Amino acid sequence: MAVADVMGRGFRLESSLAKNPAIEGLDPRDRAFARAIGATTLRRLGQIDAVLAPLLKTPPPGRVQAYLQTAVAQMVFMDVAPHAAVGDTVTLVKADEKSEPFSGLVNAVLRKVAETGKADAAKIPPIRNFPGWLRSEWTRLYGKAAVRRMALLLATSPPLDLSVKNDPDGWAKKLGGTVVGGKTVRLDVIGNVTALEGFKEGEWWAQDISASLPARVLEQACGGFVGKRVADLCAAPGGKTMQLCAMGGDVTAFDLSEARTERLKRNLDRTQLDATIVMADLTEYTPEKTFDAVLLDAPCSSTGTFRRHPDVIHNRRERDITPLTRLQDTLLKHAAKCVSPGGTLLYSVCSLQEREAADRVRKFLKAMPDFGLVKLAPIPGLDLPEGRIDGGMIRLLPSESPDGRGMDGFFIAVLRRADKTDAKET
Ligand SMILES: C[S@@+](CC[C@H](N)C(=O)[O-])C[C@H]1O[C@@H](n2cnc3c(N)ncnc32)[C@H](O)[C@@H]1O
Repeated sequence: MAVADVMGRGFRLESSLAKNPAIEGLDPRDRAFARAIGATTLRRLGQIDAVLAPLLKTPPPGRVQAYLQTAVAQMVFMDVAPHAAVGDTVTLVKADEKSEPFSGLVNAVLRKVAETGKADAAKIPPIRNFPGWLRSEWTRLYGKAAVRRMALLLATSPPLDLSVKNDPDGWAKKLGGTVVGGKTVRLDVIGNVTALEGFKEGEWWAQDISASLPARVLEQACGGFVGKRVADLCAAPGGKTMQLCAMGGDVTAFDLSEARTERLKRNLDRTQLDATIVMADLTEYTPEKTFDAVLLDAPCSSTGTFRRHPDVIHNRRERDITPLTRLQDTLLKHAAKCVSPGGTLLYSVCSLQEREAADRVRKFLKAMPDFGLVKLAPIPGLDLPEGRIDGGMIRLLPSESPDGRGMDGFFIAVLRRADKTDAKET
């Protein structure tokens, strides 16, 4: 029960599907259908629960609730014939020892949903699919209209974005996509991404347009990377490392996780790009030599990635944010030690929570007087609404992508360390 694992145990949808032997044993078409049911359930959870609530006197155990939720997702949002969804779900519940006593309830509730579920769900605004704490925090920060637009993006599967080593226009043509934001190739891909032309040859890697911007912004702020020492802190699985290498930097990539560092190595091998890899805990370790440019893509709540990972909004809790901000502060402090005098430090997070974003940078600047924000120029090919680039900080909202089809929520700040001459002058 992958959805129950996401809701009850904080698992990622992909990993709980991958660990589920019943799903692994399916043929590729059925496996894709199971994945679609899980994702649709998480994309529509607020509406689904609102349909179920009046039909349940007391909330059933989590597993039973998950059976009900996935059945409603199929009937209401995936156009599965009600008799098939009800029949299959009741069979699954009866075969599950822990849930079997609830099979009569499940049958009765789903028969009612079959009658009125679609009409009931249509009355519930999609904004309710965001958990309440995110809805209110984002409304306060970005306004209701933006959150409504984000809710529409949550409801649909996102396009696939690729970063290419060279020639975005040529690859867009070859793969049947479009170029967005000047450099990213955007595709409507359903199915096996690794089978696409250019994957094996390492000509491109999957990377949301927003996730590709920190490396682009840092390159612009540094006037290029050629001949420069560049550190990618918190680098794995290496989307940004590959960009920094392709841009010509002498790159060292750091990460704590062995498994993720292995993925980073495989990605660099496939794309035939070269970086020095260091596995280290950056809350403790400081490299001996400093760098001209340092990119810290810090661990965060990832709430900005809800289009691609609808599980994040359900398995993150408001109480998770404060411990993350402590880790971000510590990593920023250590990152600062890696920056050469006159060098540049970029901080980014794929979070929509301001506490993980501008608040961290303001706190850092108070404690580190030799760093200041770099005034940022517009990003070529990306027309952001006014105010989104604010001095040295950029806020990217999912609802403000160049083609209206969404992008990850991201935050970027660029800071420069004073060099020795600056210190003498002041
Ligand atoms: C947001 S992800 C990085 C994504 C990566 N920059 C990319 O573009 O592919 C954060 C990374 O930070 C790493 N990490 C978390 N805590 C760390 C620490 N204390 N020291 C080093 N790396 C850490 C995680 O293993 C994870 O790979």
